[in-house]
Amino acid sequence: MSEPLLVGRAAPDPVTDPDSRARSAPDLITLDGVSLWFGPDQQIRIVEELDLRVEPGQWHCIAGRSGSGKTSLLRVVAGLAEPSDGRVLWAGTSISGWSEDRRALYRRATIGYVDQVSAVIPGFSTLENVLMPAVPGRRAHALTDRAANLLGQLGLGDRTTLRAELLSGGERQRAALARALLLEPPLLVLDEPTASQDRATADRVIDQLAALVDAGTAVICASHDPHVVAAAQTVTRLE
Ligand SMILES: Nc1ncnc2c1ncn2[C@@H]1O[C@H](COP(=O)(O)OP(=O)(O)OP(=O)(O)O)[C@@H](O)[C@H]1O
Repeated sequence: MSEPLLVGRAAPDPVTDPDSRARSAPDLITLDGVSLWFGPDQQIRIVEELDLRVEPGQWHCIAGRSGSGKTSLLRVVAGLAEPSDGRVLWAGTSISGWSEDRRALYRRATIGYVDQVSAVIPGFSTLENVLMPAVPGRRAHALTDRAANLLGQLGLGDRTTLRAELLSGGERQRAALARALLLEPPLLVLDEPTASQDRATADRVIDQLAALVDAGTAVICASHDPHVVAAAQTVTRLE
């Protein structure tokens, strides 16, 4: 796990070509006065008028107690949920009004998302699970070496042929990270990336993420882990 993971790329231009790799926008993600409220009378108010900008080579951590809204905010960042108020911009363009298909296309080209569940597809090997973003028909064969390298760098080199449902929770989380990295996304959105790891493994994951950030990848993560919070350059603390 000592070698840096393969580097990310610049964000695509969402207007002209959702699948392009143009380095056209300074900020990968902008939150503009984002609020998140839940409940029938919006009485659960978890984020109020948050402004945030994340650019290539920046690691931003969302910290806060359990239930403070970290996961909900990451889902908004990734375009998987709508803010109650405010705007989310991807590469400078507001995504409100985008169709699910358009969001999915852009997300696929731009965002490596790892949620807290880190689900794997049972019946497929760990390597096949990591290759899933390359399916259907897209470079799965050509990306096999990269997938295997990523697994090796994340300490799973001896688990490539194991059925993924047999992985431990921490191994599954690292396999999900490898899967998110397969297509070299310019932005990683990671929900508690070290939560299921022992301290030494967590610190190695942090080192790998720091190397990616040094190479230009942006990271937005939610975390309770003080080592992750310390590694990030900027932090939002939810109350
Ligand atoms: N759709 C929803 N409707 C009502 N309440 C919700 C909804 N989604 C989330 N919540 C509530 O919003 C709060 C924030 O949840 P969230 O999962 O974002 O917190 P978190 O900071 O990620 O927590 P943890 O660290 O435990 O994972 C919680 O109290 C949760 O129950």
